[in-house]
Formats: sequence, structure tokens, C-alpha cells
Amino acid sequence: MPAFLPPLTIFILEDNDWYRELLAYRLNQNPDYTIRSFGSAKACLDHLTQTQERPDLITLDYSLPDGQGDDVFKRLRVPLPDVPILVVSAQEDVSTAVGLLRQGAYDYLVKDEDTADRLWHSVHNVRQQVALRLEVEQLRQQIGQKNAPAQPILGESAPMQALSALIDKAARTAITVSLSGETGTGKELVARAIHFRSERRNQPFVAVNVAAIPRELIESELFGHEKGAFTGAVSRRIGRFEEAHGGTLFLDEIAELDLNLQAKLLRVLQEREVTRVGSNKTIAFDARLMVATHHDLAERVKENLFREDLYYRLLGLPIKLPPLRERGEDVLLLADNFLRKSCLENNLPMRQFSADARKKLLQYAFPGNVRELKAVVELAAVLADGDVVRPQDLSLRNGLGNASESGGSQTLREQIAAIVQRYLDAHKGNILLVAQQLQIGKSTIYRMIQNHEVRVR
Ligand SMILES: Nc1ncnc2c1ncn2[C@@H]1O[C@H](COP(=O)(O)OP(=O)(O)OP(=O)(O)O)[C@@H](O)[C@H]1O
Repeated sequence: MPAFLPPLTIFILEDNDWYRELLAYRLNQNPDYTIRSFGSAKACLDHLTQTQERPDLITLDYSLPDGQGDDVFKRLRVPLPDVPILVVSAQEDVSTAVGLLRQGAYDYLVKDEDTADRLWHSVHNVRQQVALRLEVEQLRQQIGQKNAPAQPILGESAPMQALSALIDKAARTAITVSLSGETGTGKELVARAIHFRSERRNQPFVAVNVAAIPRELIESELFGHEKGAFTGAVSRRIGRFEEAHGGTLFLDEIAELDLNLQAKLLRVLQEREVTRVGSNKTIAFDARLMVATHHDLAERVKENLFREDLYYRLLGLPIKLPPLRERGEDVLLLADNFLRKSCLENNLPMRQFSADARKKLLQYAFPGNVRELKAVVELAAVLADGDVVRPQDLSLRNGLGNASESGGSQTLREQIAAIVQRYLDAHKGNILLVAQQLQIGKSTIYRMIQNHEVRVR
């Protein structure tokens, strides 16, 4: 039984008004279900092409005015290859049912007075499966993260050499490390490098992005919870501090922690023990702590947004990552490396930057630092014709072309939206691919679409 059942969006395709109302009424009894009803296949397919909405489940009336079940089934499968489809039919026709189930229908229900109830159960089963799949994905990600080897940190410039020396020092001790630097400068990469060069390398490296977890869940995420500690806590869960036992706990975006949790974290670090939510037993932990932020924490202390006592507890060995624009020719070293990798991974012929393209890269300020450079180069690898990447293949934003400028008139939010939009356009609106390439969550892109910051054209 999965720990958490996700909300579902359900499409009902049924031409009989009364029956459609009945199914919608029954399923609407669960507030976690969002129901959309359609009287014809065309209405449903139009909705799919005109909106970004994707259902988690479809119920399909076998006989629609504009198509028979198996035909509509096939048409729905094109945009929605993995969405479970439940066929609801007026006739108990075994061969039709078998045919549809063979083609991948999730279930075949015959219309009678119990259909709405049977549908209710089928939908519940689908929901459990979706939840299990999400859990498996999360676990896979966690396992992948723990076992991911440290990637090389590229750079030969003076600030990167100084950084390398600091990483070695940090790896020789178990001192807390506080990483700062603009977004995309490689803070997580450095945290991993320190862990994998340290004595703890064979123990877990657990990374938590504080900003990515809903505020009300952070405490249980960090410290764990007992079964029944709050609604939704259906089983016991160990927290990230316990998970990182013997290894390293990396708390990214630490400045986002609210004051209440800052107080709790301080206590945990002073006592070196955690208490799971809903329990009064304390559990000792032995995890090395590393924290990162792109904010100036000392400023946050001055503004009373970050506790001074916690700040000093976390400061340990401070490591500041230089912005890419201060790393001189490292830009080219990194760009060559990303280009080679991208060509290999995408089965493209090996490509190289033209002299003008190199110049353009060196003149640009890279507000998104190495992450932006990587994204720009990966896109250029795909856009380039032949074996040379030219300046026009490098999608750098106007107004930021001069390395002496570090901002331009756009806000950071607008700059991010512009990057995401370029990627969406280049990849024909494939949100999953864009999320993977930019290393951001799919939900971030969906939210940007909802807020009209970007669109799928
Ligand atoms: N010196 C480097 N050599 C190779 N790759 C790098 C280097 N620095 C950063 N990267 C790559 O750039 C991307 C961003 O790095 P990372 O996530 O560590 O940045 P960050 O500073 O933690 O970002 P944020 O503040 O947004 O969390 C990653 O893909 C990382 O592998």
C-alpha cells in the first residue's frame, strides 16, 4: 500500500447525457478527483490538443457518435500512450472485450446499475498503481543519487585551483562545510566531490533541496515521522538525518528554512540527535553536514531572516564558488567538454566551435553560470549543421552579451522563462525532455505554463 495517494484527473467520454452525469457525480464524490466530461471523441481530442491538461485515467463509452470503441481507443493512444483507459460498454460482448484488453485497455465494464460502483473501485486501483509508480521513481532517484560517482570538476583558472585545494582540505576532515555562490556555479557538485574524496565515501550522500519541499513536510522529511503522526502518515518513515547516518547530509538552499525549523535544526545539531515527528524518543545520528545557498547568509542574519546562532553553527569551513564570468578561459574548457559529451550522447557527428563562437562564449556574462553554459552548448550541439558550431547556434540572450554586464534589464525570473521558452521551442514542446536537459522539475515547467510565463507553441 503506497504511503500517499496522488490526486487524479479523469476524463469521461460518454455521449449519453444522463449516464455521463451519473459517472461524473459518483467520481466527484472524491475531492481528489478532477473530472472532465466529453460527449464525443472529437471534443476530447480537441481538448487534448488545445490545452496542456493530461488525464491520469479515461473512461471510454464503447459507442460514441463519432467512432466505435476500438477506433477511438487507438486515436487516444497516440497522444496518451500510457494513460489507463477503462472501456464502458452497453453490451456484454466477450470477443470485443478480449480484443480491447489485448490492445491494452485497463478494464472493460458492462453498463448496468452497478457500473458506477465498479468504476469507483477500478479508479481506486489505478490511483494506487500511480502512487506506487511515483514511489518507485522516487526510490530509484534516491538510490541513483547515493551511488552516483563524483563527477569531475573542470577548471584550470586561478579561482578554480584555489577551490580544488579547499575541497581537498575539507575532504580530510569532517568539519561542516557551507557552500555559497550564484545559482549554477556547482555547489552540489563540490559537496559531492568532498564527500566522495572523504573517508565517508562508501557511506550515503543524501541531498535535500529545502526549497523544493512543501513547508509543512520539511520537518518530517528531515527528521522522519511515526505512523499516524499526522494525516497522511500511514507508515513510519525515517528522516534524511537518519538516512545519512555514517555519511553526509547536504542541505541545499538552506536560507529557505523558516525560523521555526531553524530553531529545531539548531537543537538537533547541538544535541546530535533527532526526534521523529509524533515520537518522544531521541535517536543519535552521525552525519556530516554540508549546506549551500545562493543567498548571502550573513545579510539574511542582519535582516533577521536567519538565526545568528544557527549561522555560526553552520558556517564551519565556508567555500565560495566563483561565478563563471570570473573563470576566464574555463568557459571554453567547459564548453568543449559539454559539446563532446552532448555529441556522443545524441549520436551526433563530433562538432567543434568556430573561432567566432568561442569569442561569443567568452564575451557573455552567463548569469546562470555553468548550468546555463551546459544548457546553451547542449542546444547548440543539436541546432548546428555540419561539424562546426557557429555563433548563431549559441542561443544567448540579448542584453547580456557583454561580460561586464551582469544583469541586463530583465529580472532573473524573466531570464529563466526565456531559457525555458527557447528549449520548449527547440524541442517542439516536449516538457519531459526540456526538464531533463535543463535539470529542472517537470512541475516547474507546468507551473510556468499555468502562469503564462512560457507556452507550448
Ligand atoms: N566545474 C564544473 N565542471 C563540470 N560541470 C560543472 C562544473 N560546475 C558545475 N557543473 C555542472 O553544472 C550544473 C549545475 O551545477 P550544480 O547543480 O552543482 O550547481 P549549484 O550551484 O548547486 O546550483 P543551484 O544554486 O541552482 O542549486 C550541473 O550539471 C553540474 O554538473
